[in-house]
Amino acid sequence: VFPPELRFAVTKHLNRLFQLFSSFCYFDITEIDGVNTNELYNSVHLYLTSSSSSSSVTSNRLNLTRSTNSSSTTFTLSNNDSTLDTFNTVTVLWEHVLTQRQTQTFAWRPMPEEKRGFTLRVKKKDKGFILNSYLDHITETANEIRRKNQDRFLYTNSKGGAMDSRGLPWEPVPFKHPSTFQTLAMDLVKKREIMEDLKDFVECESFYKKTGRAWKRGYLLYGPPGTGKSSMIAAMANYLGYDIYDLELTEVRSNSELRKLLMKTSSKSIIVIEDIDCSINLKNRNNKENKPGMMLTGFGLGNDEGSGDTITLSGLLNFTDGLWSCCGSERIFVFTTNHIEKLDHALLRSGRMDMHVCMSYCTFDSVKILLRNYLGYEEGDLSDDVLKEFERVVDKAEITPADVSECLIKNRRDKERAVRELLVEMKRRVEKNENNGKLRGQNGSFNVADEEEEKRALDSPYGDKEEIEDSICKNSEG
Ligand SMILES: Nc1ncnc2c1ncn2[C@@H]1O[C@H](COP(=O)(O)OP(=O)(O)OP(=O)(O)O)[C@@H](O)[C@H]1O
Repeated sequence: VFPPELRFAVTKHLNRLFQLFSSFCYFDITEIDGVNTNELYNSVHLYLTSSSSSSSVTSNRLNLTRSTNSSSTTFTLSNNDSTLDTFNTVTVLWEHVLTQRQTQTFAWRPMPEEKRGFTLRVKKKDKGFILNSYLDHITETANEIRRKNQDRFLYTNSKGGAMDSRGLPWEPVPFKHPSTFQTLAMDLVKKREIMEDLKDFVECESFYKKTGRAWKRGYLLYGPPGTGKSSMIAAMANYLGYDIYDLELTEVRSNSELRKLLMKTSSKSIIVIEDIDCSINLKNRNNKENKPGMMLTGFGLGNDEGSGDTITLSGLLNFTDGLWSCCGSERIFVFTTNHIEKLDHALLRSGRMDMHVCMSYCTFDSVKILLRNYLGYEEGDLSDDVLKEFERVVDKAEITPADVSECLIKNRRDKERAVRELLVEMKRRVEKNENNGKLRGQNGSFNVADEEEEKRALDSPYGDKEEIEDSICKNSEG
């Protein structure tokens, strides 16, 4: 029975009275600001859907959505529901407000219109802090989520540094590698260490600024072929949501070309040089064959750094560590090698390669991960006896995750058979490794080349038993 004008006046005054005594203040962030979309509304929306804030949700009702081809579920606040969020010990309340109103349009009848917005409730004493830092934090987090949801690319440098139509020396392809840290088979402690290191790196921009260091990090992945070095790079990129630049050094003719390539990479990316020991000769800078600025390249022997048609070790070091490495930021360099002993110390010193990660043969942890990946076996699905058997033989078998994967893929339709065959294969390798050890014990003098050849033969899951044993005998006779 109250006329609307009176109702409006009463609520207005009551509100004022309430605000006078309240210790809170409120901010409305509407979806549409006049005729423009309010970017802050979208950012808040994304921020509140991020999984990091899901744990603090207090409301009983949420809207859950998952889009086609997506593996992640997002939640949004239901209409007129609220949630608490804490930032630097300050707790705020977000309410998703949806109002219906009648608007006059040119249509023959007024159309109902939904007006959406968020209301932020903050303690008056925290108002300054929230306006200064919290809203920036929300925008940054939302940008991060947008970036992670975007398609990512794997770039490779074009032959001879040729530019594409966009004037870039990198050729992009969509990056779809499914490897993640969850599927990566390796020692669990080591894996956690790497994940924490990466997380620490992306979250510590201020630390790098404060200490005057370029915001970049170097990882050297080394180990035998098939132990997951490439899979690790893909997992890193998927974990951080970074693009990958796969630098093919043999296609680069000079240090200046290398520099140009670096300048054309974007921030938040992983720059990879695979098999660094094979790409160019990076042995000791001081030995006679490789005087400073004098390096063998894929194209011949270069004689000095500025000569134009060589890349040198110092060129590469400048690439990762010099002034040029700081154009752009938040970059990760990853070098991989199967032969760490072939690398120059200059490349290994800390600051360049901050973390040396040994990707080794399968451990018990790795086998369990691979059994889960390929056969869906969770902890407890396999009998204790089988697990004990794996634990007993896995280290001595010296089998790579790639070989285990191969064995499991082959028999994945018959899980029990897959497990059986994997155990047989491991035992076969243990036996061979032990025989090999005995022979070496008797004879005591394999040269390195013979040893490598013999190891390759032993590592092959399809190797001919007699042929291998023959070769071992010949070696020992020799
Ligand atoms: N640690 C691992 N975890 C899960 N899968 C692995 C792992 N290592 C190898 N694989 C499997 O073996 C295949 C080859 O591995 P990957 O290319 O990552 O090895 P690599 O060490 O980079 O080998 P290379 O030195 O020859 O380049 C992968 O496609 C993957 O399926």
